[in-house]
Amino acid sequence: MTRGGAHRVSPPGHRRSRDRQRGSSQGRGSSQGRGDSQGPGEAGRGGGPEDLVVEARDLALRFGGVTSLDGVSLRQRRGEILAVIGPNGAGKTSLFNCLTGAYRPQQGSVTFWPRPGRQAELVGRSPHAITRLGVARTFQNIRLFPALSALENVQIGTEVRQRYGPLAAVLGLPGARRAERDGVRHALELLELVGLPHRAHELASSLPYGEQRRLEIARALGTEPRLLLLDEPAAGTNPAEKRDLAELIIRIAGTGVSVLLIEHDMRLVMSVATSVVVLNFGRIIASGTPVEVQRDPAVIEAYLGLADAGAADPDVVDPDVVDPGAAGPAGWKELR
Ligand SMILES: Nc1ncnc2c1ncn2[C@@H]1O[C@H](COP(=O)(O)OP(=O)(O)OP(=O)(O)O)[C@@H](O)[C@H]1O
Repeated sequence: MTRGGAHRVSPPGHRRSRDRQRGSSQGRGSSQGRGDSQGPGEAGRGGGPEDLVVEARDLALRFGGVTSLDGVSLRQRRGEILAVIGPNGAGKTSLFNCLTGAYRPQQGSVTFWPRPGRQAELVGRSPHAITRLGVARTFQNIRLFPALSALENVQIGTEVRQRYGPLAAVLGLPGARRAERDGVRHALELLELVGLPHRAHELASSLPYGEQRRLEIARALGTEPRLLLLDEPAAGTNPAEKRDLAELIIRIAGTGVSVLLIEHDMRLVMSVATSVVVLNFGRIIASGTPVEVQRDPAVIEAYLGLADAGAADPDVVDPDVVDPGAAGPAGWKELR
C-alpha cells in the first residue's frame, strides 16, 4: 500500500483469468509519447507496455476556484477491474469525464491502447471519437431512450461500428442490409450477456430499474469497447440486482474488456475489483488491492470518516468480504 498512487499492486488471488493476475500499477511515469503512433506494445495483448490499456498522467481539472482533479495518474491493464472510490465530490466523475472527452483537463494526458500496435492520446478528442477508439461508458443517471425497445437501445450502441452510410441504409443496399442483420444479432447476444434476452422487444422505460442499468451496460458494450467505464452502476438497485451486477462485471472483464468502476457500494467494489484507487479532494490518496485499501488508515479516515478500521461499517471493511487467498471468486460468494 502506498500513498499518492505511486506503486505497483497485485490483484487478489481470486481472479482466475491470466490477464487479471497481473495486477495494476498506479501513478507511475511513462516514456510513451503523445498522439497516435505504432506503440511498443505491438506484441502485447493489451496493446500497451505491460499489457496496459490506458494510462492517465498528472491530470488536473479546475472549474474557477474549484479543483476537481489535482495531479491524478493511473494505469490499467487489459481485463482488469479497477475501482475508483472516494467521498462525494472527490472527483470520480470528473475523472471519467476527462477520460471520455466530456471535459478537457487543463493539464495532463491520457494514453489509450485500443489494440496491439496502436496508441492514441485521448485528451482533446471528442466523446464520439473516443467511443469509436474503444472507450465506452455508462452514466450515474440512466440515459436510455425510453420510447425505444431494449433491442433498439443496444442497436444504437452497435451502430458506432457500422461502416455503411445513411444513403446505403435508405436505399437498402445489400451491404447495409447485411450489416443491419449483424447489428441485430450482436445486440441480441449482448442482451443475452446481460441477462435480458426476454426483454428485447419491451420498451426500455418499462424495465425494472436494475434491468435498465444492465441494458445501459449492454448498449455500451455494443460499441465494442476495450475499456468500459461504469459510473455507479449499482445506484438504486436492490441486493439481488447488485449480486447480478457483480457477476456481470466479472463476466465482462473475463472477456478481456477492462472495467473502470465508480461505485459507492463497498461490498460490491470489494467483491469485484482487482485493484482500487481512492480519490479525495481531487487527489489519489491511496491505491492497492481491495484488502490493502480497506485496511488503510488514511482511507478509513478520509473516505469513511472513521477513526480505526475496527469501528468501520462491516459492509465496507469486512475483511471476510474479499479473501485474496481463495482460488475462486470468494468476494463474489460473500455477496450471496
Ligand atoms: N461542470 C462543473 N462545473 C463546476 N464544478 C464542477 C463541475 N463538474 C464537477 N465539478 C466540481 O468538481 C468536484 C468533483 O465533482 P465530481 O462530480 O467529479 O465528484 P464525484 O467524486 O464524482 O462525486 P459524487 O460521488 O457525488 O458523484 C466537485 O466539487 C464538483 O462540484
